[in-house]
Amino acid sequence: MATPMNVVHDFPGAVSMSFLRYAVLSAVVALLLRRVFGWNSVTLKNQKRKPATAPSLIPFISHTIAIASGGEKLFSTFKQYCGLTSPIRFRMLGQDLILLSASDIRKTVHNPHVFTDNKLRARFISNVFGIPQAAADVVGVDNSGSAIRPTPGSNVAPDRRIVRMQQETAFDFLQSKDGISTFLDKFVGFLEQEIATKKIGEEWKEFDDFFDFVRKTSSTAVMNAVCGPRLMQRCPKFVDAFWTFDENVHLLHIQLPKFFIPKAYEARQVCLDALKEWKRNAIETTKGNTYTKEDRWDETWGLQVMRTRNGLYDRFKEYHSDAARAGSDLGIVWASNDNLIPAAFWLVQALVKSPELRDRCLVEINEARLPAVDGDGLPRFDTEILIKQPLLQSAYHEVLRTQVTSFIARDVEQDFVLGDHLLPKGSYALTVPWVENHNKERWESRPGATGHPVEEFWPERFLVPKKDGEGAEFSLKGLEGSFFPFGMGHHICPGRHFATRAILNLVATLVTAFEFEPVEKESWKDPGQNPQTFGYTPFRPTKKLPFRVRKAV
Ligand code: HEM
Repeated sequence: MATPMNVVHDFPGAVSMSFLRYAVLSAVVALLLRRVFGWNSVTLKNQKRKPATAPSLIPFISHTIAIASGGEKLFSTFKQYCGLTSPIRFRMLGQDLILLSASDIRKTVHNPHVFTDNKLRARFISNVFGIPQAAADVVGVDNSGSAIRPTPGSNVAPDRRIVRMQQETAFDFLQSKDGISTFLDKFVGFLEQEIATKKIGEEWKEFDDFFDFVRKTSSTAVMNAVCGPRLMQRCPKFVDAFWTFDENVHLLHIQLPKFFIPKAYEARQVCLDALKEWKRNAIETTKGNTYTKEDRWDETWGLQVMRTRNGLYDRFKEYHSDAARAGSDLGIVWASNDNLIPAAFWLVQALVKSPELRDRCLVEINEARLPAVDGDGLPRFDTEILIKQPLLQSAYHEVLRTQVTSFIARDVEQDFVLGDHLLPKGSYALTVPWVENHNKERWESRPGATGHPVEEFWPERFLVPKKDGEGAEFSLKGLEGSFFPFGMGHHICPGRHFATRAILNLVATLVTAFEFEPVEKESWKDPGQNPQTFGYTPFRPTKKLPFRVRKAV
């Protein structure tokens, strides 16, 4: 049979006609095949190779252990791939993991029918928040995505689209102007109450750990804002239990039995029991009440979103149990604290540790200061001015760059061609923003970055010279698609606007209201980065940071 190639060689004079006929014919056939069978993508897939395999000591076993055990092992496994430019495959027992670089992430988040997260999410909420299996499965089988229109190919009934409904309740509230300002007002109010309970006066008062101080003060304020004050009035140990639970999230996720981590299970139970009681009380005391869209917060339910979520779960019989609802509420409490609180800590500690940085930030903070009103002497700020201050913004983003570790993970539902590679169906695609945030080439080439290695916390990293040459301004230019501490696409963090405002407000309040002084300068010099919960929450310091504090004069 004459193939196009030997036609060309045997009859040189007839080349152009035969070739043309062949070209037209094959184009038509290719088009038909592509329409009917998707032939083109099959051929493409056959020509692609799977991503290179990351080296390992014992095939399958080493990667499985390193990745499943989390913490230091997981951190040092991924740390080697800062600067990654093409996907790399980790062979694991059961499922391959493909580590993607920033340049690939857009294709994953914008192809939600290929890169799904419903099964991952179901596993997470069941293992970590203790949501009963039947309730977690409602999420697990919902492959319709979070957009208004269901993802192509999904056949989930409209009234079973729980992922979309959950997202709608959270995003409608947390991304609206009124939702953000309600949340922020409540947070600031509760923060002031918390500060007042510390009874810090003009005499120096010593505390043994700055991380613990910031964490307790600010998370109590966030939790009161989210759930209203009754949760913690009824269960004063909620905050401590919550942070013990949070430190073990990675171990709960891999279902390490209770025998190995009894404290984690006990702490989670304290939180779940408290949330069950809180909800029973909320339902009981507000029976018969009518709420309007304008009722964005009340003492019993806290944020409107807590109430609307409860209404949403009425529609799913699998969520009628107290356990399912408490698990889901724990999810919201966790999402609103796990990143925000440690990030806030890292920013305040940077200012406490460096009087020079603090003084420069104070100039910006004072520009946002509001006139004193009720004689309590507490400083208050216009947050919309605070969030526009260049050095503060830059230092805050540098904290996000260096300390946030949350992964962006998706299941690969269909074979997918990504550049020269084939991502096989059944694998697990992972982007590790922290790895991207330590790409030398990208970060050391920022304006003025010479002499500021990527590992260094350099508060000016996000500043660029102003066009008129007068001073510097905050800028994310050139980092689009490569710096995404809040994720990207449909699942981008809906709490990001609140988080930024709450963190800058907290920092401004603390450094203006008080004078802090490190006590053991050595531990403050390098607080370390504990990677225990790498992939889930920001680093924590490895050392206690003793300090003294007094009211600012
Ligand atoms: C510095 C603070 C924060 C950081 C760095 C952060 C980061 C993230 C990241 C990386 C994701 C995952 C995105 C993805 O998978 O594509 C996420 C999701 C989420 N965050 Fe945040 N977050 C912060 C604060 C908050 C706060 C304060 C809230 C709530 C009040 C919140 C609520 C959520 C929710 C509900 C989701 C799930 C969204 C979805 O899957 O549709 N976050 N966040």
